[in-house]
Amino acid sequence: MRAIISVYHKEGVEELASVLVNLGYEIVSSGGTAQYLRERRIPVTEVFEITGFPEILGGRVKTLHPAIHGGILLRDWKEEDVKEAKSLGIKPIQVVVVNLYPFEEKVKENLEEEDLIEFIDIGGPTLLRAAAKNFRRVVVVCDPKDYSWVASKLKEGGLSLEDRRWLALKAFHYTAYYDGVISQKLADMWGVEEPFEVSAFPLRIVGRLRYGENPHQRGYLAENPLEDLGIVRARVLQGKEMSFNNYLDADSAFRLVSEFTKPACVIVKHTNPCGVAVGNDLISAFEKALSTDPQSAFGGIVAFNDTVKEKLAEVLVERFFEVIVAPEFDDAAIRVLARKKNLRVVQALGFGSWWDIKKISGGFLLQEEDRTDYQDWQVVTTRKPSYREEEDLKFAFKICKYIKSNAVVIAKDGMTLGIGSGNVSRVDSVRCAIERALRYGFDLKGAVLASEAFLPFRDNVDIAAQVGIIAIVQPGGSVRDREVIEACEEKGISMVFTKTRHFRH
Ligand SMILES: NC(=O)c1ncn([C@@H]2O[C@H](COP(=O)(O)O)[C@@H](O)[C@H]2O)c1NC=O
Repeated sequence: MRAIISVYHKEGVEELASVLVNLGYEIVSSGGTAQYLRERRIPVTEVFEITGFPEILGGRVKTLHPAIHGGILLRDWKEEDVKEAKSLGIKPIQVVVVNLYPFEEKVKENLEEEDLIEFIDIGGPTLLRAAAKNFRRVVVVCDPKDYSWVASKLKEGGLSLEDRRWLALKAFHYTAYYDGVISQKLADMWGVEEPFEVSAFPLRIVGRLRYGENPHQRGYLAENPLEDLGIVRARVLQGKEMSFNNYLDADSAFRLVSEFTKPACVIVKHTNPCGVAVGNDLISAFEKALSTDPQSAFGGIVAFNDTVKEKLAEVLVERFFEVIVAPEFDDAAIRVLARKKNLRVVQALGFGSWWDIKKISGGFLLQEEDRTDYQDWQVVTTRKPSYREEEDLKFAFKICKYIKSNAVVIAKDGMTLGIGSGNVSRVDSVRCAIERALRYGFDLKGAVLASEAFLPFRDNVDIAAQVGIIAIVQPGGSVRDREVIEACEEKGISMVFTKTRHFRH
């Protein structure tokens, strides 16, 4: 009986190897693995002793030989295969243990192309795929985490067909993932943005969540190995385990808050912001954001774009929130937040840019992320917005990008006064935003309004005018733009067209 062992990460392989030796297997290994095993007094045959061929091209070709692959792929239940192998002196291999060159780890080291390419393993995936293909006869081990149970089963008399299938599946997943990382990294490096007809998008499952969006749904957390930032890699400094919905909301909140340069706070419920503000410091930004809609903010996710310090932490622990996200928390703030042991405190880094992938039945929709604020900023009315109004218009329009359509934001002095989200009619979102603002006693005279998509009718302007809105920003582009602009002229409202729409479904 033969086992081939060719591993990059060698730790722990000696235990599996010695079990194999005790069971009467001949261990066949590539150079480095053979040396490692010999140093641990495990008898080993080098690949070249079987192939009669040395490792060549600096290790680019080690195990790629018919004596190895014939030994793995041979179907011993087929007479022709057995005869053919015998006539060529090929001995069957029953166990294949491989782990691959660490391409993914090396990606993080920012190597030059020439050096990185050398970490593309060719012989290893070939061994794994051959062994996985011949799962009926061959045991394939691609992950050191499996050494121990495989060794136990071998000692107990061998692995079942079910075990071999599971290991084969794992090997195919690992090699596919490995190639996915290579192809995405090379696409990045070479600036190829247009997807091919087939995709090899790699996902690394890094955690099982308590459940998905609801307790009856399974849920997992998965990283994109080609990104090194993002909420998926955030550090949970304290609190209950992050849930599926916490990740979604924290992502939405932290993405939006990261868009601001001034100290900012965003409070999110079910991915929609329910209060956003910028201020001279984070405390004032928080207080302003909270006052937009304190009722909805209860149990919300709060994000900041700067270090959370003790005084802010004292204010935060006064209320019930699910998650606090920020790029940094100082030690004193951490001590204060620790008083609320369930509160999740999450330190998040920035964001990279990747495809936005949405699931639809039977497939997916892929799009670039919405990273543009506006392409144009054109005042289309006689009345021009003042500097303060223009700042508020930009602030409100930015927020629209993160609100489920139809999105309407009413803002003044760097804070949201009313937000209308997720309504199926735009005018309902306008009404919601106004109704919420009035409910909390805001005077909307001199406030501005932003709409993420064009205003299709003048009714939106008429309603806004009734409460004293002074300026409106929207993409424009409706067949009734003229009518809408005329309504603004009539009411003395400034209107800005951005030519950029921010639908969010
Ligand atoms: N070229 C080959 O024929 C080949 N065969 C196996 N390998 C890899 O070489 C590594 C082990 O090499 P060594 O035993 O020399 O340290 C393993 O990660 C294995 O996946 C190869 N290396 C790269 O392709």
